[in-house]
Order: sequence, then C-alpha cells, then structure tokens
Amino acid sequence: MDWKELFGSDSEEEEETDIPGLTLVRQALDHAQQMAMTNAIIEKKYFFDQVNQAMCFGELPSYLSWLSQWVIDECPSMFNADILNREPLFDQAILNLYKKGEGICSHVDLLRFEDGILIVSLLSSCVMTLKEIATNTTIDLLLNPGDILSLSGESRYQWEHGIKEQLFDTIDGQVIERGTRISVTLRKLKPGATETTATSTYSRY
Ligand SMILES: O=C(O)CCC(=O)C(=O)O
Ligand SMILES: [Fe+2]
Repeated sequence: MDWKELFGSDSEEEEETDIPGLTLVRQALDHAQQMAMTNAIIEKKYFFDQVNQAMCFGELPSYLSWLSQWVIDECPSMFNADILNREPLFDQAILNLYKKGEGICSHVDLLRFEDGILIVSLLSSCVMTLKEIATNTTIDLLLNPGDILSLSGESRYQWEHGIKEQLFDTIDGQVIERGTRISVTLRKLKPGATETTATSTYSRY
C-alpha cells in the first residue's frame, strides 16, 4: 500500500502564494491526525443519502477544537493579532463532503463570519481556484489531504474561492484524479449572527 500517495508526505511546510492573507500549510496534519479526524467525522454519521454538509456551532467537538491551539502554536503568522487573540478563535465549523467530481461555486464566505478562516482538506486532492474580484485574475491551488489553508484580509474579502466540478484536475502539467473529499472550514460568527439556514449546496458558504 502506498500510504504516501494516499496521505502525502509526513512533514509540514508552509507554501508561499501571491495572494495576500492566504497561507497554505502543506501536510499540516500528519497521517495519524488525518485518519483520526476522518474517523471522528465518519463516526458522527453526519453524511447520509443526499446530505453532504454538517455544521457545528458554539464549542467545537474535541476532534476539531485542538486546531485553534495548533494555529497559535504552529502557525501564528497566518492571522493578525486581533484574530489570534480573540476568544474563541473559532466557534463554527462546516464539514463538506464532496463526492468524486463535485465542487463548490466560486464565492466569498458570508459576511456574517468574522475575518480569519481555516480550511482543512481530507481524503482526496482537489484544485481550488482563487479569483480576485476586481481583476478576475485566477490562481489555482492544489489542496492535498492534510493541507490547511487560511484566508484573511484580502484573500478573505477581495478574492473568491471555488472548486470546479470535474473528475480530473490539471495543475503544473499533472493530471490528478479526484476522489471523495471532506473539508472542514472553521470560522467565527460575528456577534448577533446566530441564526442561519442551509438548504442546498449553494448555501454552503
Ligand atoms: O471545501 C473547501 O475546501 C472549501 C469550502 C468552503 O469554501 C466553504 O465551506 O465556505
Ligand atoms: Fe468558502
């Protein structure tokens, strides 16, 4: 079994991009952490039939809550001091299940959420396309299982992010087949913004 192909290499490393406020930490979660988080999600039985999204509000379950401390200990440079020092750092999680080939429309996360967003990728790679709203400039980012992406400032407000619906991604001359992917997005609700609705994949943001 080629575990490296499934989970990537086992050493964390920050990758530079040209998008202000965006940090991509490659292999932020090692193999064991990816498996533990994936197992915890499977055990929760969030996903069945057509249900491809789950949300947690308030105190996050323990399999996610440790990520706040991970940001502070391992990657404090991803957020400014206002974000880093807020309490709690995150109080909302969205878990998205993408079956092979599925995507998410290009969007800016709802303004009911504060700045400072963290996205964890599990199980399958995919290419996320970042699009600067003012110029339509696009930048493709390969997200591998175990990678953690953070969005704040310009990248959160002035760029959209989305994942094309396609079975294969092509990036840097490489063709990569999609599989089933789970992502976990952590955010902080703005005060007062406690009500929400979600009825379709178009209200995932
Ligand atoms: O699945 C992803 O990587 C992105 C999810 C996302 O953009 C969101 O939940 O707002
Ligand atoms: Fe988003």
